[in-house]
Amino acid sequence: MGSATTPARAATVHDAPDPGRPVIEIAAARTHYATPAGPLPVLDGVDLAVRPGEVVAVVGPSGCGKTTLLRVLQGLAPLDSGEVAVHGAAPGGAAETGYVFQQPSLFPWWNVRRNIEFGLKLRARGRRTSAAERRAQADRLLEIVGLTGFHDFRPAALSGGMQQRVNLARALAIDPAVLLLDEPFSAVDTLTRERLQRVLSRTLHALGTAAVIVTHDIREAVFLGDRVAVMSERPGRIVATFTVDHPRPRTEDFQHGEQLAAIAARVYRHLKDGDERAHAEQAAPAADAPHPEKRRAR
Ligand SMILES: Nc1ncnc2c1ncn2[C@@H]1O[C@H](COP(=O)(O)OP(=O)(O)OP(=O)(O)O)[C@@H](O)[C@H]1O
Repeated sequence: MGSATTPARAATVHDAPDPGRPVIEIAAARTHYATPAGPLPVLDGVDLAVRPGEVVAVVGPSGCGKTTLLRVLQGLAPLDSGEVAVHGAAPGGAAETGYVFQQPSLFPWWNVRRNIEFGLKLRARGRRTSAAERRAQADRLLEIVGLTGFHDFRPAALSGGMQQRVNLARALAIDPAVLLLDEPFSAVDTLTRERLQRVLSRTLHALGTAAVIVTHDIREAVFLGDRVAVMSERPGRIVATFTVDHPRPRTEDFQHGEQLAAIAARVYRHLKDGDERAHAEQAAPAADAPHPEKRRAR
């Protein structure tokens, strides 16, 4: 069964690398966007540590800062305060992060194998690798994502779900320290989505890759995550973490079973309570405003 815990504070970041240390460490992270109306606080004290090979799913209300959290991990959103490290270094540096977004972003003029080989070239970072070696690695990744035999196809000749699998294989080809996924399966139908969830679970397990996946789908979060982190309304922080105590790779039985449903119900309840609290606060009159009854009486 899953258990809820208050989030553990990440250890001090940027100290000497050690093999057992988390691949992602975020401590007390705060950030904002500059808008015409002034600074918009988006993250307010986010703490998160992700261990090697661990998958953390992040859920939270729309606009709470989930995508911004992934941007922080890519080094695209600077922090106002707090610390972030990927593989012990500042994000955006040598420690690679792979990304999978909602829409596949494949090169349309290249076939599937060349798209994946592009990731392999990035991984080589200028080192020479033979064409035969790259081809063998690309074909292995295609096998892992269940697309053996489709290497010669152009993206346009594949379904949306197949394109997303190629996208996943390409992101994994760079052998990232951590894979970041932002609503990766929201553009496909339910059955394809469930199939892709199983492919992703198998693939991450086979390669031992750590991942942070942002999703609006609570069942998807529970299916994929070793932990599900729940964010508050903006400015967001992680207010609860649910452990999903079920071995990976996960199967269709778990996807439709009682254990997943029970954990998902608890995550849902937590989100719903937060939503009700936030809306009650918005609806409450300001402390110095006259009480509506008194206003009427005047
Ligand atoms: N470049 C930007 N400039 C100004 N404000 C931004 C920018 N990007 C995002 N925001 C705002 O920051 C807040 C958090 O956005 P973010 O995309 O991180 O939320 P989210 O939790 O991923 O949302 P959703 O679940 O709806 O995708 C939102 O209020 C959004 O309007």
